[in-house]
Amino acid sequence: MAQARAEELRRLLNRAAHAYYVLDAPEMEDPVYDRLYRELVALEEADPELIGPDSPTRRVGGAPAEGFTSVAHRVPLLSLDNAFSPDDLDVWYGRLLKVLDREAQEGSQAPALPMVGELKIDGNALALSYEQGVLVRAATRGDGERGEEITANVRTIRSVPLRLALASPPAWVEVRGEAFIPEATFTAINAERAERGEAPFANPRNACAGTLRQLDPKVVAARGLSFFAYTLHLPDDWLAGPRSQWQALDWLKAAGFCVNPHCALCPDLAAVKAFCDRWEQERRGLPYATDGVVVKLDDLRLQEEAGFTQKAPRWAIALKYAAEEAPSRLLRLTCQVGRTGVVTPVAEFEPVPLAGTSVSRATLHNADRLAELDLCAGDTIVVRKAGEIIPEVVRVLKELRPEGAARLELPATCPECGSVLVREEGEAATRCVNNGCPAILRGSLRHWVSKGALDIKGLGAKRIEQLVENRLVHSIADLYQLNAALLASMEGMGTKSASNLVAALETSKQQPWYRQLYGLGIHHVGEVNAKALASRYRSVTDLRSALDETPEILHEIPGIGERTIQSLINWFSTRANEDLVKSLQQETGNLLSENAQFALSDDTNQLHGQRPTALANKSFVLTGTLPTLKRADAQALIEAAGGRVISSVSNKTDYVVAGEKAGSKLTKAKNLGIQVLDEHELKTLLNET
Ligand SMILES: NC(=O)c1ccc[n+]([C@@H]2O[C@H](COP(=O)([O-])OP(=O)(O)OC[C@H]3O[C@@H](n4cnc5c(N)ncnc54)[C@H](O)[C@@H]3O)[C@@H](O)[C@H]2O)c1
Ligand SMILES: [Zn+2]
Repeated sequence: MAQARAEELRRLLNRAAHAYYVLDAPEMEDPVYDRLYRELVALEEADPELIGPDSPTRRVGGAPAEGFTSVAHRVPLLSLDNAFSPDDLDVWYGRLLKVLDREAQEGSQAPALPMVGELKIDGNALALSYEQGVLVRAATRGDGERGEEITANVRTIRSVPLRLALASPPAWVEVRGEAFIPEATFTAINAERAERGEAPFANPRNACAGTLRQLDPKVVAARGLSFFAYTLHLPDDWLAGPRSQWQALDWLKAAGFCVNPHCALCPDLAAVKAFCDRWEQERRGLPYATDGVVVKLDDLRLQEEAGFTQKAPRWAIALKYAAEEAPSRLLRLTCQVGRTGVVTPVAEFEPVPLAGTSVSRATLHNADRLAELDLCAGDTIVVRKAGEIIPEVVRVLKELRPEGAARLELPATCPECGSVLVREEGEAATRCVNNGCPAILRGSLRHWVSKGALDIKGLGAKRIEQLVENRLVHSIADLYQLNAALLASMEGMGTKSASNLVAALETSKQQPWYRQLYGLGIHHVGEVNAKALASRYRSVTDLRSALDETPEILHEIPGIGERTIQSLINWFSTRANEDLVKSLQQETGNLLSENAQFALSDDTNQLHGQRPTALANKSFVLTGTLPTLKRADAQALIEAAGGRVISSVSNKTDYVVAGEKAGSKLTKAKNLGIQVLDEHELKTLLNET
């Protein structure tokens, strides 16, 4: 089992390394490579018999590409060991102290060794050879021992000095550093390539590698490469040489190199960690890509003492930033039914750390995406979680697919209620259209009690599930029929929490009506739209009559467009929703309308203080041009007296104020027998109150 897996991993990693180092066309994301690599390292550590001569853990980089002369490096260019967390740094540091024989003595702390923190620029390592102060050769890292000679290309990089700025340079100097392409240049290069119909580079590092291997130096010159120097090698007998990495960086600067300005000399490991933390954030503001921080022991004598492992120095480590992508093994495919009935396939897999958390489930979006991924049972998948984004499955590593694995598809029936799932033409979503589906019910209950809606404490997902399962609740309205005795009989619910919950439900009725509207979970009616609608219509009844009579009037409300209006109409014309509204209104008293405190929003309450009540609940419609009052002024006066101005006439309208050129609204008012006022009559009415 372990042997087969190790072989599989070796094959996969070697192929990926070839694509990455030699072809400049990576097959997988770096974090994916890193994780598979670590899996192989773990297998090899557990059983050294598994280490094959072709294992990527024994090798640096890739073979020199054809088309260039291969040259031997005077000093080999190694790789770096990776750390992926502060804990890994501790382990590395502890090991280093041990190798240097400086472990903590009993009763005293471990000694602090100064270290240099450098940004890990995501480019390509270059080896520059100077003789008598003149650049004579530049080469890629290659396999660490031999690289490709690319001197002509490197000469075009402005930040690589062709002659060192030193009066009397050593006989030879070897400088290592990173060639890279700034992000902006990278974007421009890809835009150009797209215009010419060429495939874009995957990332700046690849663009840089591809450029360095151009056969025509003129093309390289046009690509705008830069170079940061970070390592210096001098002849052993050169006495004026630096004694620390920090001094080496100064030496490089004095010799005319560009050294990354964000290096820091850290007195101890705590300072190193602070440096890493800081750049994990600030790197996003840099004009070039970085993929971590390189930590190096400062003292060169100690570096020598610590030495090297197979392929990397013991005195340095690269801390890679939290991966946003990683591979994992698929355990099963499940389906989630949302409150709108949409069925989302979900991949459940072996937990992996991603962007700082452990992730074991990721969305597969919909049936199309599932088909596109071509997912089979037991597949190794690549999962992504970037920042706040919900984890998703980005790819399947088909090379690792078990033989004869079965293809995975969405089920034909709802996993919750068993009814046949429906996918309408032109729609990406597959839905359960059974209104009684417990999943839909649970979803709408969860939404109703959520923070932005009725904000009912004590009704978490588990409790809701319990209520639905025990058939105590069949709709949102049923929540308000629950009594403490019944609740207290439920598993895990005491008398105290039962009465608290009943009290919380009771107070929730006082929530502003826009929250209730939002809580209904109507498509396109989020918090903002709910607020806008609720500030125009005082209750669900007002809103409904506007929708029935003059839906186009809703366009006047900021943010409300055709989509929202259509969705509202659809929602209200569904039988089950109609029933829900009815029971919420009847059985619970004042739900779904503005309540006594005019609690539209906290701000308006503060603004108006106690509203006058004389014209409270009286609704006015303004139409036509009044002789002296502007429309806004008339509205202000009405509102100051406690009334409110709505835009459409219905049999609920109390007064219509009509001026010159009044149109259909006046006709409608007359037909409905609503009292019509002119400006004078309006003023009289306002003065009376
Ligand atoms: N995507 C793939 O398929 C694939 C394949 C192979 C390798 N890789 C990537 O390459 C990594 C391993 O490659 P590696 O051996 O080049 O090691 P590395 O990239 O982990 O570290 C060594 C390299 O870091 C660079 N570097 C940047 N700043 C530096 C600084 N201040 N000091 C020293 N070095 C600095 C140098 O180019 C150096 O060669 C893997 O972790 C993986 O992410 C990816
Ligand atoms: Zn269902």
